[in-house]
Amino acid sequence: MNTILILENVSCAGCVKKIETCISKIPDIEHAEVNFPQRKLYIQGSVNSELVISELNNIGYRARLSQNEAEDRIKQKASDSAQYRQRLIHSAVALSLGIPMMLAGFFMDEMSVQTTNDQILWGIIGALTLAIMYFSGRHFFSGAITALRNGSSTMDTLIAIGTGSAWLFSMLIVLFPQLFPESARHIYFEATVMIIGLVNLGLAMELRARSRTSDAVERLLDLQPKTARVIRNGKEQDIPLELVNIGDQIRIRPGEQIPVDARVLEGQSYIDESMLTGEPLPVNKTSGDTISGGTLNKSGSLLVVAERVGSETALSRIIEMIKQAQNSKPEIARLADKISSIFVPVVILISIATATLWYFFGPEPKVAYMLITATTVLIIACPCALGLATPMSVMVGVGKAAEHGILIRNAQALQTASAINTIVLDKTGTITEGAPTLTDIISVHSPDDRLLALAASLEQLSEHPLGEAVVKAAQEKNLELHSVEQFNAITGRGVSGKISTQNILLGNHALMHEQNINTQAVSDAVKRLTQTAHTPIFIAIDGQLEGVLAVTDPIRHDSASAIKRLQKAGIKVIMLTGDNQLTAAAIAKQVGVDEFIAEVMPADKASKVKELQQQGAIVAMAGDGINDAPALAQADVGFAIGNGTDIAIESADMVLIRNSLHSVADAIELSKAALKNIRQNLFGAFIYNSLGIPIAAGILFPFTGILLSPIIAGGAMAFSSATVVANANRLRLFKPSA
Ligand SMILES: Nc1ncnc2c1ncn2[C@@H]1O[C@H](COP(=O)(O)OP(=O)(O)OP(=O)(O)O)[C@@H](O)[C@H]1O
Ligand SMILES: [Cu+]
Ligand SMILES: [Mg+2]
Repeated sequence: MNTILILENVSCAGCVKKIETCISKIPDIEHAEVNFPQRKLYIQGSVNSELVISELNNIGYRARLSQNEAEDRIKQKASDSAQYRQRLIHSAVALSLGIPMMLAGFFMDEMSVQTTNDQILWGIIGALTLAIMYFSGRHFFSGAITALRNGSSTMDTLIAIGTGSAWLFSMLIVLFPQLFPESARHIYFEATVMIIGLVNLGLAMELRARSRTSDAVERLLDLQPKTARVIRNGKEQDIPLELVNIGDQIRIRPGEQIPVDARVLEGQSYIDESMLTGEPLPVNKTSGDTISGGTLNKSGSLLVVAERVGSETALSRIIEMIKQAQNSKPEIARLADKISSIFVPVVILISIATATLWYFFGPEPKVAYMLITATTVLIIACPCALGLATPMSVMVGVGKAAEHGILIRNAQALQTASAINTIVLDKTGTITEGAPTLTDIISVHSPDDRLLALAASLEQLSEHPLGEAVVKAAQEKNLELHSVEQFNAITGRGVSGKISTQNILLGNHALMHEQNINTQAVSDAVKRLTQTAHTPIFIAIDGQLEGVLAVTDPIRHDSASAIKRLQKAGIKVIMLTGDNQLTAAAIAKQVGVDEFIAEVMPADKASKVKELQQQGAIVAMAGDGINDAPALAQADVGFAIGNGTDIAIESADMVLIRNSLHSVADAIELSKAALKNIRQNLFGAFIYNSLGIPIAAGILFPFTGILLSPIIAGGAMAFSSATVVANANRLRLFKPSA
């Protein structure tokens, strides 16, 4: 069970850790995670949401339950744009007083209080500043007070202390100038309003940029039409999508979006599936084919029957998966969260230490220097950029991946995929198309057709793709199949069974060898076939070899080029297959893998992956997900090459909707780009704070006389968050290399 709460007043990344810790302590809650960019709290476990909300209230946050997705989105949008406008107005008002004051400071020689006239003038300006602090900066102060009541501190605390102390100090000078030496009577009202103005401007810019990042999910949500034309009681009528049931017959006209997952009953048309698969070419669909909700009917008119509706459709599940991934955090984010959570109290201590140092070692006027440095430290140390760095890139990266038909299950997969150095590829269905066909029948005694009929009789009970190829060939020849008794599937070997009185054995060379069946008679033919990438299926009746069927599975046309791309990225490519050595070698050579391992039993695929991991490799595994599940799960990153839009592949970390190995290369490239983006963001944010603090504290002053002004610190903080968001948005320009 997942519960989503919308957080109404988280202002700062420092809050994230605090909320998560507080909520995780509630019994029965398995996991709580805050998505800072989305301002949402995701909770797993059985949740009493009222309890959670009241706990949140206790630590100073307002929250409400998210109920209806569409409504939430509209509300969120409205509140975001209202907040954006408000922040802009706050900023404009503060800057319109702050900028003239700052300019005046440049051009007039001294903004200080020496005469009674000065006192009156600055008194008025001080009152005006207070009014602006109330109008534009009230939210910082109320946030700081709430935090204080809970014995904690946030970004608001830093801004409130910084701007508040600048104002108080200036007001003291205005009221009692005689308390201060003449040189120390400088006024800092302009710093107060400028900081409030700039921070508000930064928040506004961040809101703007943030609203652009959730595009991917919205784009997919918009693919769902609102209504469907259903045929009920012989009449066609448009009904709301939510009322469509499984089994309903639906008419789809040219140019329409498909409403639900369905099977075609009548008609023929080309369907554009690019929105789900990233595959640009429209696909031909006729009766019996399945189509997915959200795809676009290009040309013909179709009559279809609904097979999956509501949250069960491929589209809904894709959306759900993207959302979950966007809300998850990679390992790399944990450190940043931890740092931001202890940052604020540490910064306050640094600021006090700075003031103390200036008091003992600084030049006159000591009070003025103490105030500037302590305030600047408080403002510049705000960790807001740090907390945004990872979640922003994850959101954009996961969304971008979806556009290319790559569904990422969680953000950690993104991080791991960027670091893999070995990839294991399954052969059948991954490098090859997974649709084998029968090409040759080599018979020792009986007629070919009799052999094929016997083989197909057994294989129709098997689920193996090789078996399907045999059955299909028999059907094409309209052969009559026999009933089979004592059917037995021998994993990684073949099948056996009894037809009337004959014991039939069907399978690979290993199986024949184990049963002491001599295959000498066909060995030349088998050699020729395997060297040309055919898989031989031996058939024996009552312990005697009867012949061989040869099956071949075409290599996907783009497998070789995709493998080259992976190798170019420095990744070792290993093919893993249950097929025999010679066939595997022929295919390995054609596609150019670095290494191949043949005759691996299905159950051993996972331990092969483990072996590679023990040798120190970071291993990805790509498979079609049917019998590769344990290996996919064992790998550091499992790629399931989905079949069309079937994404019911639980063991994979990434599901590739497009049927191409290029998707694997795309996914790895994107992961690298995303991780690079995260690192840039983290580096930027860390550097900004860690260089900013000593400079603000005045470390350069003894040598160069340089001291940061608190106004610059305010501007830098505002723009650092905005830069992080803008940099994350750059990921939207990502294009795979081929
Ligand atoms: N139903 C079957 N009919 C005939 N041969 C079979 C059957 N099942 C398995 N075999 C034989 O056993 C071998 C190993 O099967 P397995 O399913 O492990 O691998 P595979 O599907 O051939 O290859 P991959 O590992 O790439 O999927 C097959 O290559 C085939 O020779
Ligand atoms: Cu901040
Ligand atoms: Mg297989």
